[in-house]
Amino acid sequence: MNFKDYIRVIHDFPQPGIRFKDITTLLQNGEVYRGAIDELKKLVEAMNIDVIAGPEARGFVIGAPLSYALGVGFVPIRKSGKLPADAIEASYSLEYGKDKLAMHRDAIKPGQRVLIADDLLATGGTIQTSLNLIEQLGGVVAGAAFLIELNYLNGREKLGDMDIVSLVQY
Ligand SMILES: O=P(O)(O)OC[C@H]1O[C@H](OP(=O)(O)OP(=O)(O)O)[C@H](O)[C@@H]1O
Ligand SMILES: Nc1ncnc2[nH]cnc12
Repeated sequence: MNFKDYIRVIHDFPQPGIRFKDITTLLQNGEVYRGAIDELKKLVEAMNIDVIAGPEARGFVIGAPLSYALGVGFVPIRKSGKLPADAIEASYSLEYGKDKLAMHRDAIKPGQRVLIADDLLATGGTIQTSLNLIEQLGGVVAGAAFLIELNYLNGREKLGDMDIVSLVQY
């Protein structure tokens, strides 16, 4: 399946100069969406993970079905101010702005092997911050899985020797 054919590129959104990779056109096709999750499942199966963590909002769309397919739990990494119980937070910057991410303090048990799942790796800021939060909670990041990787932003380099898989590269 050529997943790239189902991703729409929108120029100058949300800011001039950004080529936005819109996955809504892939998600609306049930066969292709399922195909992408099945493919990611194959790529991460050997990582021996206990739980998947996905950053809001598009990380939920990839992380939750992947959790279901693997039969492991799902932990939401949310934007600041959304989680109801005791949480930790960290600030970060991304290709087109700045934000704050948060996780419940009891979301990860010490020693658990965590896979971070998201739709897209750009500068790596979101994943680096997710890693930081997961490690503060005592988790071990086993790897990261994406639909899309933007090679021209070198996010992979920022993430050191993390085991990273992606289905489509630009
Ligand atoms: O590698 P980075 O430079 O950090 O960029 C990648 C992140 O940017 C997008 O999320 P965004 O923060 O736009 O939020 P959304 O999922 O709510 O649209 C995307 O879904 C990734 O999470
Ligand atoms: N170019 C891009 N397209 C879609 N999502 C993004 N998140 C960060 N950069 C992005």
